[in-house]
Amino acid sequence: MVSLSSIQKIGILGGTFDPPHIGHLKLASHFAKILQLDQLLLIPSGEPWQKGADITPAEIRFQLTEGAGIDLARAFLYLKIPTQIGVDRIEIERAGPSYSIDTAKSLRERFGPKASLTWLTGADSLIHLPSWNSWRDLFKYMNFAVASRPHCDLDTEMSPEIKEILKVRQVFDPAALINEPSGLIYVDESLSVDLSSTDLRNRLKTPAHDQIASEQIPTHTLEIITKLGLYQ
Ligand SMILES: Nc1ncnc2c1ncn2[C@@H]1O[C@H](COP(=O)(O)OP(=O)(O)OP(=O)(O)O)[C@@H](O)[C@H]1O
Ligand SMILES: O=C(O)c1ccc[n+]([C@@H]2O[C@H](COP(=O)([O-])O)[C@@H](O)[C@H]2O)c1
Repeated sequence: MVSLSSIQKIGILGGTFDPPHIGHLKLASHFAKILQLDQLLLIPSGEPWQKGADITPAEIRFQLTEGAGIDLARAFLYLKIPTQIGVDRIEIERAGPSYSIDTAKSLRERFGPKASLTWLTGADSLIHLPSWNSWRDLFKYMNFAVASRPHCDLDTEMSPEIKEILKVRQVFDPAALINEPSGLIYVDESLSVDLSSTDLRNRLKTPAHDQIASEQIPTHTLEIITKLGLYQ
């Protein structure tokens, strides 16, 4: 469906996606709806430099993310969310550590100066943002939409640097992001999905792995995990 606004609204969900889970899809659906996104890009990291060495190869994580994209498209259809979904190879094809600043610059070139670009994250990512490469420059290229996450308390875990940046950039109405190409942060407290890739990888190693269901991992992702015998 064509958006009524002439400004293109793009949501970017970057992740290691090792594996993608329903927390990612709920985050994506929530923001696709409230930010009225025209497009949502799922971007698996090529080299997630902060995640240690024991990571599933990028091409496999890409396949798992494509599977999640199929489930997400079905959910959008059911929920009548008109956002287009793309699974993007931009970080897989770029050599070296996956820095979001490089992705942000490329996407700004791709979509032009007027598009509203919003990086979608969980609260843990906002807390760790000061450890990202050139993190302060990210706001020149994108907005941030941050979702709450269990076991992650923004009030107590935020560093003074993040508190400072929120004072300047935080908005309390998501509509502000729809009209602004970059520079704003919206924090949404309504999501509470107690799932993480780490926990699911650990559970997939145990004999109880066959109890993992489509409420935790998207059906098409789970099919690939089973077919390739991943995480055992
Ligand atoms: N349950 C969740 N609720 C809200 N946001 C989430 C949730 N799970 C992941 N995210 C967000 O999705 C993005 C990508 O997450 P990532 O692929 O690292 O998954 P993860 O579950 O955090 O993985 P891991 O357990 O390996 O750290 C991050 O911005 C993260 O904050
Ligand atoms: O740019 C950075 O330095 C940077 C550091 C850590 C994470 N990120 C990005 O943040 C997103 C979520 O990261 P992660 O590690 O929680 O999967 C993913 O797109 C990463 O590439 C980016």
